[in-house]
Amino acid sequence: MHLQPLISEKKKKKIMKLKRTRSADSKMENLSLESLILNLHDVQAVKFGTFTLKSGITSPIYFDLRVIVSHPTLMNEVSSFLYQCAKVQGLKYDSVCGVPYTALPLATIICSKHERPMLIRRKEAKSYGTKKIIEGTIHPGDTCLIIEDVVTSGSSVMETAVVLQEEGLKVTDAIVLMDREQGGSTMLAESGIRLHSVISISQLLNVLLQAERIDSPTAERVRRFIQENNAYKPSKEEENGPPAAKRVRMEEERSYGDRAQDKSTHPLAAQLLKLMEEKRTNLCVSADLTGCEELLQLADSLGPQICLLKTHVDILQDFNPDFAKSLEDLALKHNFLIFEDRKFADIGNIVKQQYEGGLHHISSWSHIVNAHAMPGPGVVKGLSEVGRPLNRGCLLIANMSSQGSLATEDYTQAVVKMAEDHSDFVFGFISGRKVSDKPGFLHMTPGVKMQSRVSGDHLGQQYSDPHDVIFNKRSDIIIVGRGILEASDRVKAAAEYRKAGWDAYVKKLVPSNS
Ligand SMILES: O=c1ccn([C@@H]2O[C@H](COP(=O)(O)O)[C@@H](O)[C@H]2O)c(=O)[nH]1
Repeated sequence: MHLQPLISEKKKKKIMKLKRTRSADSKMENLSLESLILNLHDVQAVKFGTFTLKSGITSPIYFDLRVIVSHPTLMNEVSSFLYQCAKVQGLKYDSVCGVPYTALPLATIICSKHERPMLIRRKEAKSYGTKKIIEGTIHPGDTCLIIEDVVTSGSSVMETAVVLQEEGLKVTDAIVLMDREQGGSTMLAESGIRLHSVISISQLLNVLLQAERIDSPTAERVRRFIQENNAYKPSKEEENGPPAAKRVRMEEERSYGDRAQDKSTHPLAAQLLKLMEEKRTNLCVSADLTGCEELLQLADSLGPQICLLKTHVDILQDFNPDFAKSLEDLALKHNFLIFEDRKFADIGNIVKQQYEGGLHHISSWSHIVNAHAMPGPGVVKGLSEVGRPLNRGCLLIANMSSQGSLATEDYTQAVVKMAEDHSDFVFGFISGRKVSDKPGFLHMTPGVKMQSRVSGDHLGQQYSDPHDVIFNKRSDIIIVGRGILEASDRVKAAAEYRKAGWDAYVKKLVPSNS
């Protein structure tokens, strides 16, 4: 008699596969951190000697986690440790994104094994098709967990976090295999990102020392190097006082006043940088009001606190030439510049007429205007023909603060190139973050509100707080509208924004004695 097998062959195979996966997982769970460290050392993912780093610094230790792609068992081990680390921390996340490139396969293994949605961050946006910078399905508001192989200053994690945040995702935690303990976790914590590491450099040295893979002088050399090359340098007070309360970034940031002196800086940018330094303010108020009288009152009361007053002249119900004259007088009285946020976006021949003529004669009273780069260089050339003889200046819109903005990374880079090609008239950008390293270019960021109050409006505006914009995103000027306009005491609110923006700027500066 032929008996029907109790379990079909297909099912048997499935069970066997499951068993294999489980045993692989439990093997991983049993693998100690010591063994993982030794395995990494075996494949030369960590090396000791004399190495010149990208920064030019000579280091006694070098990590090359890229080699582990050639060792599948180790890849699985590392991925398992990263996943367990998130689990132990009790992290809740909706998707996982590996920092390109080394952490990409690690994130892939984690997501595939644990059936988690993954997002891929491209280093360069595609130049064709969707031109996306993030691949995968993005659900704005979701939390994305970042995976990284090695963290030094934290800047690579931060770059990925910024790109994800720009897509509307929340980034609260990052898991890293190896923390070099050179200030990365402090830097990320300041941006609200907790860094969790599987291995710390101290653990690594202890294990390798005990296993006699390195000797004591080598371990000591590495320890000293790490201590002396922290991306966050304690100030004199902190060295003597409470440790690591507030630390200053070593990355050089030039003062506004210093940048104003550069010969290559556009004269209007120099004037603005100079008055910012003198008035100790990087606050631009967005005077989005509909009546001339109220706007003039606002300009007079906030004048001492601002470097720029931004208008939308086409929302004024009673615009008249006298208003423009009065605004100019107030700009002189309080030493601020006027920026008409007209966002020109037509062919050169039309923007020229919009700028010079029409009802508003913008070029006659506004020091600064802005334009979309989308029409191509003609838009800048047209505006420049009107603005340059009047010593006016222009900003290009590199990206926008609104949710779902179509500005891709490629677009932003093309805007930067256009600005560089027309730097006799264009002196900066409207942008959520610093997009050009040229010190003469100014970055101005709208969509600013104290974070604790609100994160956006119902029409897609997205907000960041002054510290994030100036310190983390390295912008120069905060543009604040409703954060001030809707406050019960506008002068007091402006003072708060001014202080927050200025404090974040001061924090970016390297003290001259360090
Ligand atoms: O990407 C952009 C470009 C310009 N704006 C302008 O800034 C203010 C923001 O007002 P809030 O009240 O602070 O939201 C407004 O005049 C916009 O036209 C921007 O928000 N985003």
